[in-house]
Amino acid sequence: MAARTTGSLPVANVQALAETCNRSNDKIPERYVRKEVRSEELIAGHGSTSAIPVIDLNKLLDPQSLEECVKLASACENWGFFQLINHGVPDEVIANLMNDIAEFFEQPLEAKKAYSQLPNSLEGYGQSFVVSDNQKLDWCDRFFLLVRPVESRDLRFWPTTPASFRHSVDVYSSEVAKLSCRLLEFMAKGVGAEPTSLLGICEASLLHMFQGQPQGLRMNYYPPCRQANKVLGMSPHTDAAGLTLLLQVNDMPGLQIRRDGKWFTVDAVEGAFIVNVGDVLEIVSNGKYRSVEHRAVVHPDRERITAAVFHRPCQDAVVGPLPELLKDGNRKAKYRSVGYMEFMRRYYSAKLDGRNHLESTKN
Ligand SMILES: O=C(O)CCC(=O)C(=O)O
Ligand SMILES: [Fe+2]
Repeated sequence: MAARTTGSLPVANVQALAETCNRSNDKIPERYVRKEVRSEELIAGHGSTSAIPVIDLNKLLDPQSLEECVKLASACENWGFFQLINHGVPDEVIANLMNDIAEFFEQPLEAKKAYSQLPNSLEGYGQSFVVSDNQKLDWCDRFFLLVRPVESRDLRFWPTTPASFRHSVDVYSSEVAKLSCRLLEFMAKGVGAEPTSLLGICEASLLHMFQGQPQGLRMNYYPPCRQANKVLGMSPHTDAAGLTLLLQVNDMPGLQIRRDGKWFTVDAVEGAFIVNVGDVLEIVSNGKYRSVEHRAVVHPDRERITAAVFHRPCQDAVVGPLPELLKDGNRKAKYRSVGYMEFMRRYYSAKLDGRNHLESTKN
């Protein structure tokens, strides 16, 4: 059995496979068939709205009120997810990014292959997390780029068609970096349980961890599947990074989060970002904020495109509970501190064995 710890084993292009299967009514290859999709319980999958908490950045920025900050902390604590409105990223910046991503995926396979992942690299067009030859596969193609810091960009993977792609990603990435910095500031404040403790928490350490804003962009393309209830667009996972901001490029729902053992369909307000706490933030907040398992399902006859921006700590950061949270002697560190590189090594090795790596860092 071939296996690797970084990068991904090469597998079929799902967009091309979907075209064949959908046109000819061919059976879906066994590696994509997921029995659990139909057997697991789903909440609000019948057209009713199931909104995750809505956080309004305008209200968050109001110095007169702590209410939204408390709401934000509660969303991170109880849901691990929220949607962000009035986020201040100009509509045009989002529209340009969406159009260019959609146009990229619309190109013929050969054109996209010019940006294919290389062995042992996560960047480029292809798949993520295929680590063994007998693993079940996701009904999705992915395109991943390191976008920040700017020096980390490998332009070999940055498309020149559509012509505005690089510029759109650059502008979007800097807007989202600013936004995530603001959110991290409020999340640091909200990490104390009582509103009175908000002012006592040192926010500098959390921001410091993310200084330089290492940022990755994953564009996900989910082709339609006639037998949508047999496949999964993205397998259940938690995000390793600190903070993720997701855009549903063509406003198609499909994201589901695990809540009380059931899958819960996320229905986002148009134009909102779906934001979630990643593993690093769960650890840094000493388990107060939760990195929640999520997955993506596909539609029988409509494609779905999403763009996720991941903010991760700097390479030399130590991932562990913030010392400020352990100051009063009663609070114990729930997780062991490890260097970020070691943290990622454990993340991939746990994926390889189907384990939850957060469990293995718990004290
Ligand atoms: O496309 C989605 O709805 C989810 C994407 C996601 O969870 C990810 O890229 O980590
Ligand atoms: Fe995710």
